[in-house]
Amino acid sequence: MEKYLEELNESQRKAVVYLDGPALVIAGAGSGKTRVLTYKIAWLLKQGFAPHRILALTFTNKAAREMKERIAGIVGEETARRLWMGTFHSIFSRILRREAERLGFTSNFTIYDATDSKNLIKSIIKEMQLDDKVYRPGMIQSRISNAKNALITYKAYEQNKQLIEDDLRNKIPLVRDIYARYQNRCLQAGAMDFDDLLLQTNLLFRDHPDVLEKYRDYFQYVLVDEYQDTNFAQHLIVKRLCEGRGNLCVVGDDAQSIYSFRGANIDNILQFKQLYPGCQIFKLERNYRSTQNIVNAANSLIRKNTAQIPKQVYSEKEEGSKLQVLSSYSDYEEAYAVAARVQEMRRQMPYADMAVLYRTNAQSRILEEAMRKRNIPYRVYGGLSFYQRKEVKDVISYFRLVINPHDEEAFKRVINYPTRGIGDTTVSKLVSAATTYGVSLWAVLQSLSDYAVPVNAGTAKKLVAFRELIDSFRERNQELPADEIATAIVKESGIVALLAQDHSTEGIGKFENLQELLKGIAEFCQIRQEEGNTQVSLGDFLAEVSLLTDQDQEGDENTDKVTLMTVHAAKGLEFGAVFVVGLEEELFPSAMSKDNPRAIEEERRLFYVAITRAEHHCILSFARSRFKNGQTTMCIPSRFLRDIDMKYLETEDSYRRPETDSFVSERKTESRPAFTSPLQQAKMRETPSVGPRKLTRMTETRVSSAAEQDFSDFQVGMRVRHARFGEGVILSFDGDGNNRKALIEFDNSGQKQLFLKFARLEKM
Ligand SMILES: Nc1ncnc2c1ncn2[C@@H]1O[C@H](COP(=O)(O)OP(=O)(O)OP(=O)(O)O)[C@@H](O)[C@H]1O
Ligand SMILES: [Mg+2]
Repeated sequence: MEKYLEELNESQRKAVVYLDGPALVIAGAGSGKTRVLTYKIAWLLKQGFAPHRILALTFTNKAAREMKERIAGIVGEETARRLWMGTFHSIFSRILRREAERLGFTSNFTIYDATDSKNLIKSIIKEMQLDDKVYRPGMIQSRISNAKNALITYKAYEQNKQLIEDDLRNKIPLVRDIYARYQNRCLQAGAMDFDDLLLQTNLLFRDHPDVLEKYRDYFQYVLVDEYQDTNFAQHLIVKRLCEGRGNLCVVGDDAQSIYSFRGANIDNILQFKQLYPGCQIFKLERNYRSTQNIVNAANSLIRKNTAQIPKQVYSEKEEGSKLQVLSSYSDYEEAYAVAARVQEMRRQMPYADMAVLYRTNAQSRILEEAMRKRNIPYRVYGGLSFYQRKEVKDVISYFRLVINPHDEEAFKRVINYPTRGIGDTTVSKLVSAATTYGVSLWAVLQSLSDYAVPVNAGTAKKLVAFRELIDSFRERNQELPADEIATAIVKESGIVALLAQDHSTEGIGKFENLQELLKGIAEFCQIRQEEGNTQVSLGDFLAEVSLLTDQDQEGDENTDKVTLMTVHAAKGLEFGAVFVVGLEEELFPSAMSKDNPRAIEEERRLFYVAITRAEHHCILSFARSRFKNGQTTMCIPSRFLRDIDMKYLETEDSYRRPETDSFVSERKTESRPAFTSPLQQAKMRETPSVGPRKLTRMTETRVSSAAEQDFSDFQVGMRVRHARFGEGVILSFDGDGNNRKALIEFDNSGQKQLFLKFARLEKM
């Protein structure tokens, strides 16, 4: 037997070597599905399949990279590099570039990111003189996106009774017009948004059977990871490529389907058998990732869902410690408690093996603050990525314009950056001419008089100068490698000079980011050259960068840092210790899902994903109050905590499972509230990096909240200070004892009603 096959168990091996027809591997978390895909590719290669004719689709670029590295370890780097492996978006954008002409695009089309799309929608709403409170850009954007993922083109939208009726009922009948305009504008700008990459691929395959046939023949084998999260558009692409042939292996876990809000359809996996007759189903039952306690806890949780394929999952690893439940009085204390545990855990494993997972990105800020206070190195995934920062995106917009001058959003970003005296009015005139004649802004710029743009001679001169600047870059771009032209662009556009004169901390940061970007391009060129490409163009760089998403942040992956990310982003990953924070009603499960049983099941699956990322330790945490939407709100521990079989949990004294979901009734049952165990508090006292003030405050809260507190020394009219809102005046009181609230007018934050117990007000 090949040596690498020995690294698989019997069921995994069967799935790997099976080549007699379509295969579906359906199995719980950590059972080696991704490993099966990886080894199957190695197996295919050993069977003589050509690497460049194997297509492997992953959910994130990061997953693709990891898989490629693993395969390179088995079959060698040279071969691994030639595989078609990546996300749906990156693979099909490559195919679209090759076939762009068929769709009325050119191969250098721009990819609009979510911000570009939203900006374009905003302009269209404005141009149509619609009220953006009714036609909310974000909402319109998601309606268009949903339509695209269901493969409803704007023409089909107009014909779709259901959608039209929905829009009428919601008093937004013009969505169809916005969609039509949006699509035309993208076409004029030579741009596709992320959803287009899938939609256009489907249109390409649907309307050009010869092209479809070419790729059906070309790809000898297709593999898909995380199949439970494919949406209709993705499912159909796979179907088109593989239907009627046995060259497909998909792996997934229905219990981990967490993207239905983006149109992912669990039925894709459930109906796989019907769609691919003769398909062989493989089940894997042994979890290799986690300890028994973690696997059992996760099983007991997911059993609470009704719509689930029953699965056995067991672990033969050690029993391990129970899942710990941490309870804190506030989101702040939660963050500090987690940071303290992280530091404690550091004795057992490096920071890089730990992750803190949360439901929403907004939760990261106070966690970051707590990590910084304790000098714990961390990395946040999914925040504003490097390429989304203003100064970086401005430069990238120049690049985009050089590659595709019709790119409207890039054009608008840089026409007056750095300022060159071309104001908004002039830009509106250009836009208006472009819309009237149905051409791009760049086309208008080519011939201001032909399009009768009403500008004076001075403005016309500035516009021509801008055109000449871009043209000169375009010309040199034909000859120069990416790094050289990029340097010329930032210098000659005036960006370097502009940023260099700003000596504020922020300005210096921006300048550094610019240098970082140039460095990144130089590295990109070098890597590509080492891979055997002679000249690496700016277009090559852009093609790669525009496909990066929140979940793909790169960087110093090798340094020892704690990972902070949303649960969604953690899919497929594993960590020695996992902290799941904010386990409260209306947060996890999210407020939006609370009255919808299907949505609750999806949130439960999300929690299942979170727990099953952990190898050795899993810590579950909730706070009893949280600062949300401008005020401190009381929180009820998440129902999901009750879903886990008690025998796998280790709770602190303070956390008694609530009999009802009511915070108040739960509070009554408390005997000794504490937000940290005594051991932990002792540890925290030892740690010098937490400021003494903070510690005293935390300890005080603990002690004073044990009994009903007396707040009688706070008076109406008194000036107080709050850690977050600053100074203000007490206007009135409400409630008694621990429920006593004060209405406070803060100097800079307006009026807030706060529970005295949690507000920790300081008298002035
Ligand atoms: N036969 C095996 N022997 C040893 N380790 C294994 C084996 N199979 C899988 N593993 C390890 O178990 C862990 C989980 O595997 P993998 O990530 O492939 O699971 P998965 O089913 O894809 O999980 P998820 O559902 O979270 O995506 C990995 O660290 C993997 O290397
Ligand atoms: Mg996996």
